[in-house]
Amino acid sequence: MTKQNVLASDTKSRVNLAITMGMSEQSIFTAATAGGYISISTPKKFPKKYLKNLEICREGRISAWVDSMRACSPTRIRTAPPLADHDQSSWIDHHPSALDMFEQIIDASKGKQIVMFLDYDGTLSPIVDDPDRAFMSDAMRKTVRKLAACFPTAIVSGRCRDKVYSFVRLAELYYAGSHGMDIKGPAKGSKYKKGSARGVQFQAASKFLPMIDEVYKQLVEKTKATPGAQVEHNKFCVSVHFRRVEEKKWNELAQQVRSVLKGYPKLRLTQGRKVLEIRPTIKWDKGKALEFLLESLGFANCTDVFPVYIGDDRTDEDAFKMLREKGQGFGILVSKFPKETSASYFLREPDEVMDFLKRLVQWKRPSVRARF
Ligand SMILES: O=P(O)(O)OC[C@H]1O[C@H](O[C@H]2O[C@H](CO)[C@@H](O)[C@H](O)[C@H]2O)[C@H](O)[C@@H](O)[C@@H]1O
Repeated sequence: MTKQNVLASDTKSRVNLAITMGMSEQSIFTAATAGGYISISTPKKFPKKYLKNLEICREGRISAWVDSMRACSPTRIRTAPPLADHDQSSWIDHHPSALDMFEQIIDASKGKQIVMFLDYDGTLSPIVDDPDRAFMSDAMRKTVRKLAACFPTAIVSGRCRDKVYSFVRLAELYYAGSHGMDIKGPAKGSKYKKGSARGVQFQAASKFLPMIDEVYKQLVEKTKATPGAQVEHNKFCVSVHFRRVEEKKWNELAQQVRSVLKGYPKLRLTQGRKVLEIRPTIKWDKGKALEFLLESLGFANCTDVFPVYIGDDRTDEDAFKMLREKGQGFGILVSKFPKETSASYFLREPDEVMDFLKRLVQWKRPSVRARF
């Protein structure tokens, strides 16, 4: 074994490294808390190419794909040994609960325009087995409606924009679907929008549409032999779900996905919660979408804006990182477990997200309190 130091600010490298090695998310956390640099043991033969980014290496061994799929699996996290108390408290010291820190958060935002960015699955709706039934509760919808009356609010999702809209059903919001590659603002414009009155609309990967259609069809065909596999067309990207696939079949599924991807060097593979995500290689992600939306709202180069991004997924890390780089606002990770993250705070689950959003509304409009 050799020791390898990885710069702590390079989240993607660290997570990818750990995942490719099949480390649990808890081990990632433990490794990441060792000061400005992390120091982890890596096998001598560990290929350097895996250090590059968060993606699953398309040419990598199938066993590395499966390790990566396991590492992001909640089952694995549940069976991992509990964190030592000092590790847990050290993580919470660095990422306190956004509910516990509410007053401090409000103080930091004073005099600035709060802009809200919300991921959908796992943030506004609980994770469920069937992606077509990930409904948002009426209470959450009511809360988000009130939130949007107080602050500009956007939903940023890996799902196709129409699908996420069909779950949220609030016309007054901004929506960024397909991991931010498909952005649209409210039909009637927004009372918050400074500058141009034109509606916001942007598609970063239009030319990939025919390719994505093709790949979707091939993936449906290839994976139909694997019970439980589900392919979801997210317009500019495709999700291959393995939540309902038996673990002993993950290898087979990985082979099927790889055989399709082989013919498409312009597509890359990332992963979320029990899902493989196929998307264009363009430099666009949820972080870029956040930046685009801030600009569209007239907040480019503004010092008086305070963006808050809430998300649970690895793809949300791009947005957390963007906020850190901009030195504006902050990210909130939704997770029950300590995880390596660029977010500043955490909330455990969608119910806590709803409590946090309600408190924001009540702070902005004290008269709303009685009506929640
Ligand atoms: O960016 P998000 O809004 O969080 O979307 C990411 C993916 O979310 C959905 O999949 C996840 O939620 C499903 C429903 O709870 C769950 O069954 C699945 O295992 C999760 O990965 C969505 O179906 C994907 O297309 C999104 O990419």
